[in-house]
Amino acid sequence: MEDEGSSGTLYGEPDAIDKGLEIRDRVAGEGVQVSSGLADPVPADAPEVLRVEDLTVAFPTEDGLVKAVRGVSYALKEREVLGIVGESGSGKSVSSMAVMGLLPKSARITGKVSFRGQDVLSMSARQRRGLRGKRIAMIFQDPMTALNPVYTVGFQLAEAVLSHELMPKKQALARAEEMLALVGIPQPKTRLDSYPHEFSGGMRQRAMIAMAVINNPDVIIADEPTTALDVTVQAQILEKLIEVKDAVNAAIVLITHDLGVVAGMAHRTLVMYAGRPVELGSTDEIFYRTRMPYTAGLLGSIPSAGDTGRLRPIKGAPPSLISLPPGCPFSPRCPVATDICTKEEPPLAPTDDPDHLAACHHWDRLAATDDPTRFFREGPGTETVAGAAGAPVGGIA
Ligand SMILES: Nc1ncnc2c1ncn2[C@@H]1O[C@H](COP(=O)(O)OP(=O)(O)OP(=O)(O)O)[C@@H](O)[C@H]1O
Repeated sequence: MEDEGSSGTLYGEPDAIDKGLEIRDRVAGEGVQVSSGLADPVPADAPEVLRVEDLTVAFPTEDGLVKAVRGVSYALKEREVLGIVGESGSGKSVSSMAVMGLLPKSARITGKVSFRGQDVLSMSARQRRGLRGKRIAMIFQDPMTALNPVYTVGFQLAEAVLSHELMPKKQALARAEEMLALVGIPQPKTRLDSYPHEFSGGMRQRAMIAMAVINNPDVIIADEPTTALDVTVQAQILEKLIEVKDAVNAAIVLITHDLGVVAGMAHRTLVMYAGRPVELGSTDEIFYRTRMPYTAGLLGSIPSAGDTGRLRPIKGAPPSLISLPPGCPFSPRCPVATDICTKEEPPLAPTDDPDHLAACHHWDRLAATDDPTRFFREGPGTETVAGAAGAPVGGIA
Protein backbone atom coordinates (compact mmCIF):
# COMPACT_ATOMS: atom_id res chain seq x y z
CA MET A 1 0.00 0.00 0.00
CA GLU A 2 1.26 3.45 -0.83
CA ASP A 3 0.76 4.90 2.60
CA GLU A 4 -0.06 3.62 6.01
CA GLY A 5 -2.47 4.64 8.71
CA SER A 6 -2.16 7.44 11.21
CA SER A 7 0.35 7.17 14.02
CA GLY A 8 -0.67 9.77 16.56
CA THR A 9 -0.12 13.46 16.89
CA LEU A 10 2.96 15.12 15.50
CA TYR A 11 2.52 18.69 16.66
CA GLY A 12 5.78 20.48 15.97
CA GLU A 13 7.79 17.30 15.76
CA PRO A 14 11.19 18.10 14.22
CA ASP A 15 10.85 15.54 11.43
CA ALA A 16 7.70 17.22 10.14
CA ILE A 17 9.36 20.61 10.12
CA ASP A 18 12.45 19.20 8.43
CA LYS A 19 10.23 17.70 5.79
CA GLY A 20 8.67 21.07 5.04
CA LEU A 21 12.02 22.80 4.96
CA GLU A 22 13.43 20.06 2.81
CA ILE A 23 10.61 20.64 0.32
CA ARG A 24 11.25 24.38 0.44
CA ASP A 25 14.98 23.96 -0.09
CA ARG A 26 14.52 21.43 -2.85
CA VAL A 27 12.24 23.77 -4.71
CA ALA A 28 14.46 26.78 -4.03
CA GLY A 29 17.41 24.81 -5.35
CA GLU A 30 15.59 24.46 -8.65
CA GLY A 31 15.15 28.22 -8.82
CA VAL A 32 11.40 28.14 -8.29
CA GLN A 33 9.69 30.64 -5.98
CA VAL A 34 10.62 29.55 -2.45
CA SER A 35 7.42 30.58 -0.78
CA SER A 36 4.97 28.67 -2.89
CA GLY A 37 6.94 25.46 -2.87
CA LEU A 38 4.84 23.06 -4.85
CA ALA A 39 2.00 25.41 -5.73
CA ASP A 40 2.01 27.40 -8.99
CA PRO A 41 2.76 31.11 -8.56
CA VAL A 42 -0.29 33.38 -8.26
CA PRO A 43 -0.51 36.04 -11.00
CA ALA A 44 -0.33 39.56 -9.56
CA ASP A 45 -3.67 40.47 -11.15
CA ALA A 46 -5.53 37.33 -9.95
CA PRO A 47 -9.01 38.28 -8.69
CA GLU A 48 -9.78 38.19 -5.00
CA VAL A 49 -12.00 35.33 -3.89
CA LEU A 50 -12.27 35.69 -0.11
CA ARG A 51 -11.87 38.75 2.11
CA VAL A 52 -11.95 38.73 5.92
CA GLU A 53 -12.06 42.14 7.56
CA ASP A 54 -11.50 42.84 11.23
CA LEU A 55 -13.13 39.58 12.30
CA THR A 56 -13.66 39.16 16.03
CA VAL A 57 -15.19 36.18 17.80
CA ALA A 58 -15.95 35.95 21.52
CA PHE A 59 -17.62 33.17 23.52
CA PRO A 60 -19.51 33.94 26.71
CA THR A 61 -18.60 31.28 29.29
CA GLU A 62 -19.14 30.79 33.01
CA ASP A 63 -15.60 32.04 33.62
CA GLY A 64 -16.01 35.14 31.48
CA LEU A 65 -15.84 36.22 27.87
CA VAL A 66 -13.31 34.20 25.84
CA LYS A 67 -11.88 36.58 23.24
CA ALA A 68 -10.95 33.85 20.81
CA VAL A 69 -10.34 36.00 17.70
CA ARG A 70 -9.48 39.69 17.69
CA GLY A 71 -9.19 41.61 14.46
CA VAL A 72 -8.28 39.02 11.86
CA SER A 73 -8.05 40.45 8.33
CA TYR A 74 -6.80 38.86 5.14
CA ALA A 75 -7.62 38.64 1.47
CA LEU A 76 -7.20 35.50 -0.60
CA LYS A 77 -6.71 35.52 -4.36
CA GLU A 78 -7.79 32.82 -6.77
CA ARG A 79 -5.40 29.82 -6.57
CA GLU A 80 -3.49 31.34 -3.67
CA VAL A 81 -2.34 29.31 -0.65
CA LEU A 82 -2.49 31.28 2.60
CA GLY A 83 -0.91 29.56 5.60
CA ILE A 84 -2.29 30.40 9.04
CA VAL A 85 0.21 29.42 11.72
CA GLY A 86 0.07 29.63 15.48
CA GLU A 87 0.19 27.53 18.58
CA SER A 88 -2.80 25.74 20.05
CA GLY A 89 -5.59 28.11 21.08
CA SER A 90 -4.38 31.04 18.97
CA GLY A 91 -7.72 31.29 17.16
CA LYS A 92 -6.86 29.64 13.85
CA SER A 93 -9.80 27.23 13.76
CA VAL A 94 -12.37 29.59 15.27
CA SER A 95 -11.61 32.26 12.66
CA SER A 96 -12.09 29.71 9.86
CA MET A 97 -15.24 28.24 11.40
CA ALA A 98 -16.63 31.78 11.47
CA VAL A 99 -15.96 32.08 7.74
CA MET A 100 -17.82 28.80 7.18
CA GLY A 101 -20.72 29.78 9.46
CA LEU A 102 -20.05 26.76 11.66
CA LEU A 103 -19.73 28.40 15.09
CA PRO A 104 -22.26 27.79 17.86
CA LYS A 105 -25.11 30.31 18.14
CA SER A 106 -23.63 31.67 21.38
CA ALA A 107 -20.56 33.01 19.53
CA ARG A 108 -20.44 36.80 19.25
CA ILE A 109 -19.09 37.63 15.83
CA THR A 110 -18.25 41.04 14.40
CA GLY A 111 -16.41 42.10 11.25
CA LYS A 112 -16.98 41.23 7.63
CA VAL A 113 -16.43 38.15 5.48
CA SER A 114 -16.89 38.51 1.71
CA PHE A 115 -16.87 35.68 -0.78
CA ARG A 116 -16.49 37.08 -4.30
CA GLY A 117 -17.96 40.32 -3.00
CA GLN A 118 -20.98 38.70 -1.27
CA ASP A 119 -21.36 39.39 2.44
CA VAL A 120 -21.21 35.93 4.05
CA LEU A 121 -22.04 36.82 7.66
CA SER A 122 -25.40 38.34 6.72
CA MET A 123 -26.44 35.39 4.53
CA SER A 124 -29.43 33.23 5.49
CA ALA A 125 -28.73 29.69 6.73
CA ARG A 126 -29.90 28.38 3.34
CA GLN A 127 -27.57 30.66 1.38
CA ARG A 128 -24.69 29.59 3.61
CA ARG A 129 -25.42 25.91 3.03
CA GLY A 130 -25.29 26.61 -0.69
CA LEU A 131 -21.85 28.16 -0.25
CA ARG A 132 -20.50 25.42 2.02
CA GLY A 133 -19.21 22.34 0.30
CA LYS A 134 -19.86 23.86 -3.11
CA ARG A 135 -17.94 27.16 -3.27
CA ILE A 136 -16.01 26.86 0.02
CA ALA A 137 -15.00 23.37 1.14
CA MET A 138 -13.35 22.25 4.34
CA ILE A 139 -10.86 19.50 5.18
CA PHE A 140 -10.52 18.56 8.84
CA GLN A 141 -7.69 16.95 10.76
CA ASP A 142 -9.70 13.83 11.45
CA PRO A 143 -11.47 12.52 8.35
CA MET A 144 -13.70 10.34 10.52
CA THR A 145 -15.47 13.50 11.71
CA ALA A 146 -16.57 14.10 8.13
CA LEU A 147 -16.88 10.56 6.75
CA ASN A 148 -19.81 8.48 7.94
CA PRO A 149 -18.65 4.96 8.92
CA VAL A 150 -21.89 3.29 7.82
CA TYR A 151 -21.84 4.41 4.18
CA THR A 152 -19.38 3.55 1.44
CA VAL A 153 -16.89 6.15 0.33
CA GLY A 154 -18.45 6.18 -3.16
CA PHE A 155 -21.95 6.80 -1.77
CA GLN A 156 -20.71 9.69 0.36
CA LEU A 157 -18.79 11.29 -2.48
CA ALA A 158 -21.80 10.95 -4.80
CA GLU A 159 -24.06 12.45 -2.12
CA ALA A 160 -21.70 15.42 -1.83
CA VAL A 161 -22.28 16.10 -5.54
CA LEU A 162 -26.02 15.40 -5.47
CA SER A 163 -26.62 17.72 -2.52
CA HIS A 164 -25.64 20.64 -4.75
CA GLU A 165 -26.48 19.48 -8.25
CA LEU A 166 -29.25 17.45 -9.88
CA MET A 167 -27.84 14.61 -11.98
CA PRO A 168 -28.30 10.84 -12.40
CA LYS A 169 -26.69 8.86 -9.57
CA LYS A 170 -24.57 6.99 -12.08
CA GLN A 171 -23.04 10.26 -13.23
CA ALA A 172 -22.35 11.33 -9.63
CA LEU A 173 -20.62 7.99 -8.99
CA ALA A 174 -18.53 8.44 -12.13
CA ARG A 175 -17.46 11.82 -10.79
CA ALA A 176 -16.64 10.21 -7.43
CA GLU A 177 -14.45 7.67 -9.19
CA GLU A 178 -12.72 10.43 -11.14
CA MET A 179 -11.99 12.29 -7.89
CA LEU A 180 -10.60 9.19 -6.14
CA ALA A 181 -8.27 8.73 -9.11
CA LEU A 182 -7.28 12.41 -8.95
CA VAL A 183 -6.23 12.12 -5.30
CA GLY A 184 -4.18 9.00 -6.04
CA ILE A 185 -6.34 6.20 -4.66
CA PRO A 186 -5.45 3.02 -6.56
CA GLN A 187 -8.29 1.07 -8.23
CA PRO A 188 -10.77 3.90 -7.69
CA LYS A 189 -13.73 2.05 -9.19
CA THR A 190 -13.38 -0.83 -6.72
CA ARG A 191 -12.64 1.57 -3.86
CA LEU A 192 -15.98 3.32 -4.34
CA ASP A 193 -17.52 0.32 -2.56
CA SER A 194 -15.15 0.47 0.42
CA TYR A 195 -16.20 1.75 3.84
CA PRO A 196 -14.03 4.43 5.49
CA HIS A 197 -12.60 1.93 8.01
CA GLU A 198 -11.26 -0.13 5.11
CA PHE A 199 -9.01 2.80 4.15
CA SER A 200 -5.67 3.64 5.84
CA GLY A 201 -5.39 7.03 7.57
CA GLY A 202 -3.64 8.52 4.54
CA MET A 203 -6.25 7.13 2.15
CA ARG A 204 -9.07 8.51 4.30
CA GLN A 205 -7.45 11.93 4.16
CA ARG A 206 -7.15 11.56 0.37
CA ALA A 207 -10.86 10.69 0.29
CA MET A 208 -11.53 13.88 2.29
CA ILE A 209 -9.59 15.87 -0.28
CA ALA A 210 -11.66 14.20 -3.01
CA MET A 211 -14.82 15.18 -1.11
CA ALA A 212 -13.58 18.75 -0.75
CA VAL A 213 -12.83 19.23 -4.45
CA ILE A 214 -15.66 17.20 -5.97
CA ASN A 215 -17.81 20.31 -6.51
CA ASN A 216 -14.92 22.41 -7.88
CA PRO A 217 -14.82 24.85 -4.95
CA ASP A 218 -13.17 28.25 -5.18
CA VAL A 219 -11.74 27.99 -1.67
CA ILE A 220 -10.62 25.01 0.44
CA ILE A 221 -10.10 25.58 4.15
CA ALA A 222 -7.75 22.82 5.31
CA ASP A 223 -7.53 22.72 9.12
CA GLU A 224 -4.46 20.71 10.17
CA PRO A 225 -5.11 18.33 7.27
CA THR A 226 -2.10 16.12 7.95
CA THR A 227 -1.37 16.52 11.65
CA ALA A 228 -2.68 13.08 12.57
CA LEU A 229 -0.57 11.32 9.93
CA ASP A 230 3.01 10.16 10.10
CA VAL A 231 5.66 12.34 8.51
CA THR A 232 6.11 10.54 5.21
CA VAL A 233 2.38 10.32 4.62
CA GLN A 234 2.04 14.00 5.63
CA ALA A 235 4.35 15.06 2.84
CA GLN A 236 2.55 12.85 0.29
CA ILE A 237 -0.85 14.22 1.26
CA LEU A 238 0.30 17.84 1.20
CA GLU A 239 1.87 17.39 -2.20
CA LYS A 240 -1.38 15.81 -3.41
CA LEU A 241 -3.46 18.62 -1.91
CA ILE A 242 -1.44 21.23 -3.77
CA GLU A 243 -1.57 19.22 -7.01
CA VAL A 244 -5.32 18.75 -6.75
CA LYS A 245 -6.04 22.38 -5.85
CA ASP A 246 -4.15 23.46 -8.95
CA ALA A 247 -6.14 20.93 -11.00
CA VAL A 248 -9.45 22.43 -9.86
CA ASN A 249 -8.19 26.06 -9.62
CA ALA A 250 -9.00 26.42 -5.93
CA ALA A 251 -7.38 28.70 -3.36
CA ILE A 252 -6.45 27.25 0.04
CA VAL A 253 -6.41 28.51 3.60
CA LEU A 254 -3.97 26.08 5.20
CA ILE A 255 -4.17 26.03 8.99
CA THR A 256 -1.23 24.45 10.77
CA HIS A 257 0.95 24.39 13.87
CA ASP A 258 3.81 23.44 11.65
CA LEU A 259 6.00 26.15 10.15
CA GLY A 260 7.61 23.52 7.93
CA VAL A 261 4.30 22.86 6.20
CA VAL A 262 3.85 26.54 5.49
CA ALA A 263 7.43 26.85 4.24
CA GLY A 264 6.78 24.33 1.55
CA MET A 265 3.23 25.12 0.61
CA ALA A 266 2.00 28.66 1.24
CA HIS A 267 2.44 31.72 -0.93
CA ARG A 268 1.68 33.96 2.04
CA THR A 269 1.64 33.32 5.77
CA LEU A 270 -0.42 34.79 8.59
CA VAL A 271 1.01 34.21 12.07
CA MET A 272 -1.50 34.30 14.93
CA TYR A 273 -0.91 34.75 18.64
CA ALA A 274 -3.55 34.89 21.40
CA GLY A 275 -6.38 35.39 18.91
CA ARG A 276 -4.63 38.15 16.96
CA PRO A 277 -2.81 38.26 13.66
CA VAL A 278 0.73 39.32 14.54
CA GLU A 279 2.55 39.00 11.22
CA LEU A 280 1.39 38.74 7.61
CA GLY A 281 3.44 38.66 4.46
CA SER A 282 4.83 36.47 1.70
CA THR A 283 6.22 33.25 3.13
CA ASP A 284 9.69 34.36 2.02
CA GLU A 285 9.31 37.55 4.01
CA ILE A 286 8.09 35.71 7.09
CA PHE A 287 11.00 33.26 7.00
CA TYR A 288 13.86 35.43 5.80
CA ARG A 289 12.89 38.94 6.94
CA THR A 290 10.98 38.23 10.14
CA ARG A 291 9.59 41.37 11.76
CA MET A 292 7.71 39.96 14.77
CA PRO A 293 9.58 38.46 17.75
CA TYR A 294 7.00 35.69 18.21
CA THR A 295 7.65 34.44 14.67
CA ALA A 296 11.39 34.73 15.30
CA GLY A 297 10.93 32.60 18.40
CA LEU A 298 9.10 29.95 16.41
CA LEU A 299 11.78 29.98 13.71
CA GLY A 300 14.54 29.82 16.31
CA SER A 301 13.05 26.68 17.69
CA ILE A 302 13.27 24.79 14.40
CA PRO A 303 16.31 22.51 14.49
CA SER A 304 18.53 23.17 11.48
CA ALA A 305 20.98 20.90 9.68
CA GLY A 306 24.09 20.44 11.80
CA ASP A 307 22.21 21.48 14.93
CA THR A 308 23.32 19.65 18.03
CA GLY A 309 19.75 18.60 18.62
CA ARG A 310 18.93 21.24 21.21
CA LEU A 311 15.55 22.88 20.83
CA ARG A 312 14.74 26.29 22.22
CA PRO A 313 11.04 26.60 22.86
CA ILE A 314 9.82 30.09 23.67
CA LYS A 315 9.71 30.35 27.44
CA GLY A 316 6.32 30.86 29.07
CA ALA A 317 2.79 30.28 27.84
CA PRO A 318 0.20 32.29 25.91
CA PRO A 319 -2.09 34.48 28.06
CA SER A 320 -5.62 33.63 29.12
CA LEU A 321 -8.07 34.79 26.46
CA ILE A 322 -10.47 35.79 29.25
CA SER A 323 -8.09 38.20 30.98
CA LEU A 324 -5.56 39.41 28.44
CA PRO A 325 -2.66 41.45 29.82
CA PRO A 326 -2.52 45.14 28.87
CA GLY A 327 -0.32 45.98 25.89
CA CYS A 328 1.12 43.40 23.53
CA PRO A 329 -0.05 39.90 24.55
CA PHE A 330 3.38 38.51 23.63
CA SER A 331 5.30 41.01 25.78
CA PRO A 332 5.64 38.74 28.87
CA ARG A 333 7.55 36.24 26.69
CA CYS A 334 9.34 38.70 24.42
CA PRO A 335 13.10 39.31 24.67
CA VAL A 336 12.90 42.74 23.00
CA ALA A 337 9.90 44.08 24.98
CA THR A 338 10.17 47.49 26.60
CA ASP A 339 7.81 49.60 28.70
CA ILE A 340 5.59 50.62 25.82
CA CYS A 341 4.95 46.95 25.01
CA THR A 342 3.31 46.37 28.36
CA LYS A 343 1.08 49.44 27.92
CA GLU A 344 0.04 49.74 24.29
CA GLU A 345 -1.03 46.90 22.02
CA PRO A 346 0.69 47.52 18.66
CA PRO A 347 -1.54 47.44 15.58
CA LEU A 348 -0.79 45.10 12.69
CA ALA A 349 0.87 47.66 10.44
CA PRO A 350 3.20 47.84 7.43
CA THR A 351 6.93 47.49 8.14
CA ASP A 352 9.81 48.40 5.81
CA ASP A 353 7.93 46.45 3.11
CA PRO A 354 4.37 47.77 2.68
CA ASP A 355 3.04 44.25 2.03
CA HIS A 356 4.73 42.83 5.12
CA LEU A 357 2.70 43.63 8.23
CA ALA A 358 3.74 43.09 11.84
CA ALA A 359 2.18 43.89 15.20
CA CYS A 360 5.33 44.97 17.02
CA HIS A 361 6.60 48.25 18.46
CA HIS A 362 10.15 47.07 17.77
CA TRP A 363 10.02 45.48 14.32
CA ASP A 364 12.89 47.77 13.29
CA ARG A 365 15.16 46.01 15.81
CA LEU A 366 14.47 42.75 14.03
CA ALA A 367 15.05 44.46 10.67
CA ALA A 368 18.48 45.60 11.89
CA THR A 369 19.82 42.06 12.24
CA ASP A 370 20.28 39.17 9.83
CA ASP A 371 19.29 36.71 12.52
CA PRO A 372 16.33 37.84 14.62
CA THR A 373 16.21 34.43 16.29
CA ARG A 374 19.33 35.49 18.22
CA PHE A 375 17.23 37.61 20.59
CA PHE A 376 15.80 34.39 21.95
CA ARG A 377 19.23 32.82 22.37
CA GLU A 378 20.69 35.89 24.03
CA GLY A 379 17.90 37.70 25.82
CA PRO A 380 15.37 36.92 28.50
CA GLY A 381 12.58 34.63 27.45
CA THR A 382 14.94 31.86 26.37
CA GLU A 383 15.07 28.39 27.72
CA THR A 384 17.24 25.66 26.26
CA VAL A 385 16.10 22.10 26.57
CA ALA A 386 17.44 18.85 25.27
CA GLY A 387 15.66 18.33 21.98
CA ALA A 388 14.43 14.81 22.02
CA ALA A 389 12.07 14.07 19.16
CA GLY A 390 8.55 14.94 20.16
CA ALA A 391 9.60 17.78 22.52
CA PRO A 392 7.47 20.87 22.00
CA VAL A 393 8.89 23.25 19.43
CA GLY A 394 8.57 26.99 19.79
CA GLY A 395 5.91 26.69 22.41
CA ILE A 396 3.81 24.68 19.99
CA ALA A 397 2.25 21.91 21.94
N1 LIG B 1 -17.41 27.10 21.82
C1 LIG B 1 -16.42 27.68 22.50
N2 LIG B 1 -16.64 28.21 23.72
C2 LIG B 1 -15.66 28.79 24.44
N3 LIG B 1 -14.38 28.90 23.99
C3 LIG B 1 -14.08 28.38 22.78
C4 LIG B 1 -15.09 27.73 21.98
N4 LIG B 1 -14.50 27.32 20.83
C5 LIG B 1 -13.19 27.68 20.92
N5 LIG B 1 -12.94 28.32 22.08
C6 LIG B 1 -11.67 28.87 22.54
O1 LIG B 1 -11.19 29.76 21.54
C7 LIG B 1 -9.77 29.75 21.52
C8 LIG B 1 -9.28 29.59 20.11
O2 LIG B 1 -9.54 28.25 19.69
P1 LIG B 1 -9.10 27.68 18.27
O3 LIG B 1 -9.67 26.30 18.18
O4 LIG B 1 -9.41 28.63 17.20
O5 LIG B 1 -7.53 27.59 18.43
P2 LIG B 1 -6.52 26.97 17.38
O6 LIG B 1 -5.48 28.02 17.17
O7 LIG B 1 -7.21 26.47 16.19
O8 LIG B 1 -5.91 25.80 18.24
P3 LIG B 1 -5.84 24.24 17.91
O9 LIG B 1 -4.75 24.14 16.94
O10 LIG B 1 -5.54 23.62 19.22
O11 LIG B 1 -7.18 23.88 17.36
C9 LIG B 1 -9.33 28.64 22.47
O12 LIG B 1 -8.95 29.22 23.69
C10 LIG B 1 -10.58 27.81 22.64
O13 LIG B 1 -10.60 27.20 23.89
